Order: sequence, then structure tokens, then C-alpha cells
Amino acid sequence: MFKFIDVRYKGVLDLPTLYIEKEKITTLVGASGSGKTTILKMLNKMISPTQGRILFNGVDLKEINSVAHRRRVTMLSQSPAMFEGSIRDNLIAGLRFQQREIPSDEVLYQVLEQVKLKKSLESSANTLSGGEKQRLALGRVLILNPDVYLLDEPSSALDDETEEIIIHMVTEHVRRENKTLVMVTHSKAIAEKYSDTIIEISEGRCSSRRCNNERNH
Ligand SMILES: Nc1ncnc2c1ncn2[C@@H]1O[C@H](COP(=O)(O)OP(=O)(O)OP(=O)(O)O)[C@@H](O)[C@H]1O
Repeated sequence: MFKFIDVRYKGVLDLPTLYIEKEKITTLVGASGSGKTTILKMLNKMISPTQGRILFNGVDLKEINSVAHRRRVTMLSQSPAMFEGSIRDNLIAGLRFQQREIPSDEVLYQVLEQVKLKKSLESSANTLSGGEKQRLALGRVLILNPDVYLLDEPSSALDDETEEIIIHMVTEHVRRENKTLVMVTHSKAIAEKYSDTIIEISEGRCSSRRCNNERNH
């Protein structure tokens, strides 16, 4: 689905080859500062390689409209912004931005249930804990229903039990709906349990065999 060809980004990344497969769960692991977030931002076209090309289903990302691309390939950042206002306002923020139809409260509560938030849609988002905000932000992305989810440490603020529940839910959703997921995690256990492919990034380079041994994809 994504194919990196001789990609470099400033002095940060140097990736001669990297493949992300469609309808699979790919997890990026590696030390802090190794370049994982930078890779997600490239997949989302928030930033572009300073050298080389990234193909998306065979088409150079440069040729694809950024706004349209981000509707198909949606990123949940490491510290997502919450807006003043209610949980509902925050949950539907992306839909509003994309000028899409707002679902019924029943559907919105189903999304809250999915992310294990037992809160009223009317309550303020500001008073939520860090982990609750993280789950609300995940709900905001799930409701957009993109083809590709880019999740940057989606469970970093959660306790182990909640992390397991949330990652289980997301990965089940991805498999059931034939979506593609690329996530970053610091948890080796999560990476090993849920991924089809683990890509290890070290100082901006891919240090797993994965990057070089599948040229015929
Ligand atoms: N726009 C930029 N220009 C130059 N350097 C950058 C830019 N963005 C990030 N960097 C640097 O690139 C390196 C990789 O950053 P990145 O956020 O991708 O790491 P990461 O692996 O996601 O780290 P963490 O696990 O701590 O989130 C860091 O040293 C960072 O300071």
C-alpha cells in the first residue's frame, strides 16, 4: 500500500526501502527520537520526504491531493488537541471539519462505548483525565472511518488493563472492516501480540530485515 523509495527526511530519516501492507497491522517500534512519528507524518502527507518518493497504491504521494489523502489516511497524534466544549463537540470535531453528516446520539454513545468512556456527551471534555482524553481522541478518529489509521502511541496514557482493552478493540475493528493500521508503541508485548509486521526503527533507519527483503511487493 505504501512503498518508500530511497526516502530521506532532513538528517532524521534514511529509508532506502520500506513497505506497509494493505489491510495489515504494522507496528513501528524503536527508541525515543528514532523517527517513528516522522514516518507516520509522511504517510499522512503532513510532511514530505526531502529526497526520494513514497508511493501510495502505486501513485507518488506528491501527485495526490493532501486533504483528500488525509481523509483516507488519518492520524491520531501522540498528544491530540481537545477543544473547549463538550465531549460531543470533541467527538464530532473531525466530521464537522470535513463537513460530513453528524450521526445520532445513539451512534455517538456507541463510539464512546467502543473506547470505554462511560460519560455523558454533554459533559465537558476539559475535565477528563489524560487517559480519557486519549480515548476520546481515538473515538474522534474511529468515527471518521478512514481506510488507514495512523496511531501514534494510542495507549501511552492508559493503565495496562485499559491499554489491552483499547488496542484489542482497535485491532478487532481494523481486521473486521478490512482497514489498514500503522501504529507506534513502546510496548513490546502489544507489538508482538497484535501486529502482522513489526518494523524496528533505529536512528532514522530501519533495522529489521523487513525493509530490504520484500522488494517484489
Ligand atoms: N521537522 C523537523 N525538522 C528537523 N528535525 C526534526 C523534525 N521533526 C522531528 N525532528 C527530529 O527527528 C527525530 C525523530 O523524531 P520523531 O518524533 O520522529 O521520533 P520518535 O521516534 O517518534 O520519538 P518518540 O518515541 O519520542 O515519540 C528527533 O530527533 C526530532 O527532534
